[in-house]
Parts: sequence; structure tokens; C-alpha cells
Amino acid sequence: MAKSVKLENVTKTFTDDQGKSTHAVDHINLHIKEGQFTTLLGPSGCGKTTTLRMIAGFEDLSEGNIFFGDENVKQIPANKRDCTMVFQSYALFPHMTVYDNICYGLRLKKLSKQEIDKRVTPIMDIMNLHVNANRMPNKLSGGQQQRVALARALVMEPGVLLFDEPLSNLDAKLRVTMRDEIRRIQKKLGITAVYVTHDQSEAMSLSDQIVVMNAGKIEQVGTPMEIYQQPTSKFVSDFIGTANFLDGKVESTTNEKLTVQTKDSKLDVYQENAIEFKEGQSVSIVVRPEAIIIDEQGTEKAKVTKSVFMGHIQEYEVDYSGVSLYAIVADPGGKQTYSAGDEVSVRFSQAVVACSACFMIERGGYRERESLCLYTNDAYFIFLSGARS
Ligand SMILES: Nc1ncnc2c1ncn2[C@@H]1O[C@H](COP(=O)(O)OP(=O)(O)OP(=O)(O)O)[C@@H](O)[C@H]1O
Repeated sequence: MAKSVKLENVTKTFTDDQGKSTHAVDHINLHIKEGQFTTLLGPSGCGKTTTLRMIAGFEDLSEGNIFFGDENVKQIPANKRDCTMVFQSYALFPHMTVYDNICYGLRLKKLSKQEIDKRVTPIMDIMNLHVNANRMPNKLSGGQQQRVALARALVMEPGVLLFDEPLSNLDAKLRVTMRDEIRRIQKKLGITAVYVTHDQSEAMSLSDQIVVMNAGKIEQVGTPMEIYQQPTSKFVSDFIGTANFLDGKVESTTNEKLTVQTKDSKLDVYQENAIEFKEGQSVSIVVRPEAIIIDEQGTEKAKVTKSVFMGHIQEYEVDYSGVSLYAIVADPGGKQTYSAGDEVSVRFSQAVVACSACFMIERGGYRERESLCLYTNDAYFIFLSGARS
């Protein structure tokens, strides 16, 4: 039965031979609901794998507690915990057939042949593995081997299923197929899943909840949309998706907007708590590439420095007051395109609401937040209002 997972003040400190300590995981707290798909995402060395290994019981905790449901599993060894791990390297037994690999854990549990068949057959059905049942792992492709590894984990019916970068050895196309398959099966069986990756698109497409980690700490927890649209730190806004940064100083504020003086322009930014900013305060405006619109309605002058047709999108780099901005235009077919060297006008939203260049879009009579946010240089972060007004 699917179990929730709770991490309470979890810390892992490694000490090397010289006595130097590294906080691989630094006092993290996290709640994963039962049946939820949670991804630990972050740059190399941020502590994702160590966190996963502590959940699995492969690594002792230096501090804190881990609960599966109501049970504190801190003292429970890995082989007695109600979880299974799918590894990057598949970790199949090379001398066993596919069927025997999948049954291995159940045989260790001394289940009867009937009981084993009852569990294994539906999983092999779901994963389309019957045709390979009697083959040896080395006769299978990487994708097929990973499917066997997943089936072997699923038949154990674990309370928590753990994935350690399971798709990184597969080619790009197969990765997409396999991640869709993992998500479909996880949803169908209602399993609690914790998945480690440094691949954003994998995290975005698989997860109910993304945990962004940085230097052993949790930067933000949220749905893929929250993480992308409402990042709570510069690190998250930069790490997830692509972000352009425009630095400036707050010139004035009202209840609903702030006017920011950037190097050469004044930009109005609509924000619920605009009034909390102070005049003269240094801020950076974070603009997502899709929020930059290049057309004749734009009021800001820029020069195209790079233009690349990618089929489904056109990518641009534009020089805007000495700042290089990365912009994308979706579905460029039939739209006017620009080339390097072209002088263009840009704006930063789908519709200009009140003034020269604001960052709200207007739909159906109310304003929605555009993919843009603000944080101040002392890291106090405030994002644009998503509320209707
Ligand atoms: N057994 C160990 N002994 C000493 N330091 C370790 C050990 N395992 C991990 N670390 C250190 O702990 C930190 C976190 O490592 P971890 O493998 O958890 O990061 P990660 O986010 O999973 O990275 P990657 O994406 O590269 O796998 C790193 O600085 C790493 O060097």
C-alpha cells in the first residue's frame, strides 16, 4: 500500500580522511503525500542522491528522522524498509532470464509459485514484457532492460518507489517514451514515487511535486507550474527554464505597480504587493523568454544578435540596452521573422495594459500574471501577482 514519506530535519554530514566535513544534506524538511510523484531536482552535488539513499536506508542519517506513514524508519535497515529502488544502471542479474529477474524479490520472500504468477503477470502485461520473458538481459536494449528493472521493483508492491536517475543511460527519444510510461504506471497503481534527476524536462513532465535543491538545502517545493511561474529565489528562477535578468532601481510604487528604472528605460511592473518595495531599492526583473514579444507594437528598442529557426520555435538573442536577452517565439511559421542585425521593437507581455512596457496579460477582462517575477538584490523575493484584478 502506498505510504507517505516525511523528512524531519534530515542531515547528512560526510567527513573525509583529513577530518573535513561536508554537509551533503543540510537540515531538510519535506512531506510527500501517499500516491504522489515527487522529484528531487538540482545541480550536480546538491544532495539529491544522498537524500534518496537515506530514504532507502542505504545511508545513515547524521541528524533527523524519516517516516513512512506514521512509522519512523530511521533504525530500519534497507532490506526491511517498505521501499524499492530503480537504479540508473538497471542492476539486473546477468545470469537470470527476464522472468527470473522480475520474480527474484518475491522468491526471496518465499511466496508460492501461484502467488508470484498472480503478481508478476499483470505487471508484465502492463509493461509489455511477456515476449522477452525467457531472454537474458544482455539480449535486451537499454530501454527494455530498464523496463525489466521497473517491473522487478513494481512486483514488490512497495509502499514507496525510489528512482535514481533511471533514464540517464537511454537516448533522448527513449527517455521521453519511458518517462511517459513510468508516469502512466505510477498513476495507474497509485504508488508513492520519489525520483532523482537533474533533467528539468523530466521533472516537469513527471511530477506532482518538484523539490529544488541547492547546496544540501531545499530551495523550493511546488508543482511544476509553481516552480516555473512563481520561483521564490534567483537560484530557482535561473535553474528552472531560462531567465533573463534586468537590473534596475525602484523609482516609484503604488498599490498595484512599481516603476523600475533600468539602464535606459522605465518599466512598469504590476505586482500585488508593489507598495512593499522602497523607492531607490535595487531590484532585478526576471523575464522568461516567452514573455518577450518582438513586434511593431513594442516600445523598447533592441537589436537582434542571433536568430535560429528550430521548427516549433524561433530563438532570438537581442541586445537590449547592452543586456543580452534570450527570447522565443512559439509556432513561428507564418509569423514575421527577424535576422541578426535587425533593429526591432520589443515588449514584455502579450498585451500592453496601461503603460509603455508592463508585464501583465489581459484575458477575459482580468489580468493574469505573466511569466515574470521580481526579486531584490538582497535576495528578498517577491513575485508578480497571479491574482485577478
Ligand atoms: N560517500 C561520500 N563521501 C563523501 N562525500 C560524499 C559522499 N557521497 C556524496 N558526497 C558529497 O555530498 C554532496 C552531495 O552529493 P550527492 O551525490 O548527494 O549529490 P547529487 O545532487 O546527487 O549529485 P549528482 O547529480 O552529481 O549525482 C557532494 O558534495 C558529494 O561530493
